[in-house]
Amino acid sequence: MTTTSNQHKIAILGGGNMGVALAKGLVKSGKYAGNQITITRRNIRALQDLVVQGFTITDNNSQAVREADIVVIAVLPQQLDGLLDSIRDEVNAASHLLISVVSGVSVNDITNRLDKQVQVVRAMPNTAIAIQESMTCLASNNATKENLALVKELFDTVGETIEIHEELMTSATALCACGIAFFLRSIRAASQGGTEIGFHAAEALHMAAQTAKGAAALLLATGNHPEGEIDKVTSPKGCTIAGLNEMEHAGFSSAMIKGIRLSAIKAGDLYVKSN
Ligand SMILES: NC(=O)C1=CN([C@@H]2O[C@H](COP(=O)(O)OP(=O)(O)OC[C@H]3O[C@@H](n4cnc5c(N)ncnc54)[C@H](OP(=O)(O)O)[C@@H]3O)[C@@H](O)[C@H]2O)C=CC1
Ligand SMILES: O=C(O)[C@@H]1CCC=N1
Repeated sequence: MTTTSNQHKIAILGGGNMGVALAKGLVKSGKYAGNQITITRRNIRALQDLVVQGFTITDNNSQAVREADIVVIAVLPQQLDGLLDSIRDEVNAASHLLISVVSGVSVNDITNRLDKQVQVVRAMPNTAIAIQESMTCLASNNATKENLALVKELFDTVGETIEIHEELMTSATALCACGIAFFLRSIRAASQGGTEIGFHAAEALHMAAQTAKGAAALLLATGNHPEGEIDKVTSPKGCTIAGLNEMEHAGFSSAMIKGIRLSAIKAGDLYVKSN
């Protein structure tokens, strides 16, 4: 495939949280139209709202694969083998490009299950894909440079992309895909603190979220190290260092590090091959 990605027909197999967020993000980017994208799931009633946005919805994976050239696999790891078994006859190694967002499943796992040397690119986005702010990690051991570039172009429309070695995909899952939940929980915790010191819940949440956005934007815009930016906030004998040290005594950094390590281990164990 050498043409640009927005000329392709895309089938997203598994219209759950990630599949739908991807579909919406692609259309929101303005580079894809709803009518280029088919979304499947077994309970298609849950996708009914998407029809008005121009998406095709169906529970027929085989037909969706037949009519697409880019096939995104977005089911849970424990649902993968059943799905692959059901589309095996439709997958054409010469004409299809597979993109898998399934955590803990390697390119080889997919080609072995399909028993076809189809090109597979693994993509690990996060849910900010719905607003074009994903950090998406990409890896493949069998896709051509052109097809990797095609997938990069597709995910570049919905955030930032980085190409990594496939063995780091489980780490990327923990840091970026699970990571968004870790940062969301810290914002929630900050807002709870904010309410305890005088703000209504909604305003505390808004203030905490904008503060977190500012912190991330500072690092991305300047390239500065977080500790350098923290040093600018912590006045001697001041209230910031008092709060920060209290958090560290309670294990703040350690909790984040341990959580990310456990997530990465778990991400590597999510897929158990079925017979
Ligand atoms: N959520 C996230 O933030 C991220 C998730 N991922 C990965 O993306 C994948 C999907 O996760 P997520 O969206 O959260 O999970 P969901 O459970 O929300 O979505 C999975 C979807 O797959 C559908 N499905 C299951 N079996 C089939 C089938 N045979 N044919 C068609 N559709 C099917 C389910 O619907 P139904 O039961 O109606 O068929 C469901 O809607 C996972 O592998 C996860 O590891 C990766 C990065 C981030
Ligand atoms: O929690 C999970 O297993 C999935 C993978 C990454 C984000 N959600």
